[in-house]
Amino acid sequence: MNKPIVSLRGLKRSFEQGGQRIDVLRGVDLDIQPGEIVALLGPSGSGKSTMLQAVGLLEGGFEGSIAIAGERAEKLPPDGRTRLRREHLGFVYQFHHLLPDFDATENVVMPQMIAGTDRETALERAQSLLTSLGLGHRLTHRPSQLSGGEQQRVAVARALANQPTLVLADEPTGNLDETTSDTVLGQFLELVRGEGSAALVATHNERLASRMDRVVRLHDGILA
Ligand SMILES: Nc1ncnc2c1ncn2[C@@H]1O[C@H](COP(=O)(O)OP(=O)(O)OP(=O)(O)O)[C@@H](O)[C@H]1O
Repeated sequence: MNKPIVSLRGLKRSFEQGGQRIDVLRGVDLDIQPGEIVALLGPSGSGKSTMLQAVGLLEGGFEGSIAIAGERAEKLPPDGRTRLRREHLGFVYQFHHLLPDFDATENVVMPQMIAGTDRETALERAQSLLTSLGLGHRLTHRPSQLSGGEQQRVAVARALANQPTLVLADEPTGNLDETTSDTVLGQFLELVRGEGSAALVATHNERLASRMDRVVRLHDGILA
């Protein structure tokens, strides 16, 4: 078997709320193989976003070990985590967080230029990703000129712009109607598979989860 792209061992996270301690993650173990698309299911408040934040290396406060591509993130200084995030991870959120003053293409070009790609290559990749998501006719539209589903597809293109080994998606179609959600998720899965990326996708939608390679369930702070 290949070396996992993500390996979580004994991942724990607690929060203090009104003088009370809530143990949200109580020892999560998970391996994700390269190219594997894993659905993370669990009811509202079960800790799916908290788990994605841990793997995304965006927040501290976790106990346990988080290895990304074989590197132990919890042992790295902040700039090491930033490097690991840039080299390996792409993010899609429920609300797209696109830059409102930039058009669809520029929103996908930007992260590539930050990563050091030259502008011409970045433009070509942005246009190719957006076109493969059915947005070839929306390349110069700003977010406010796009529908919710189109905005979310731009966010998918942006997440894949730097060819991440792992895409982290938190309810990526959660604010879309059922039909649009199905279409966007289908395009997301097709693109992620085509790119050979792995993905961890948080959702509470069983039907959407069944379209992924494997389903894991967060319950009482551990994965069933
Ligand atoms: N910064 C925080 N401070 C205090 N409690 C928090 C914080 N972040 C999350 N929690 C609590 O942790 C629990 C898990 O939250 P989380 O957002 O991870 O759940 P979720 O499964 O993603 O939920 P949803 O499906 O509704 O998005 C919740 O009870 C939440 O109130």
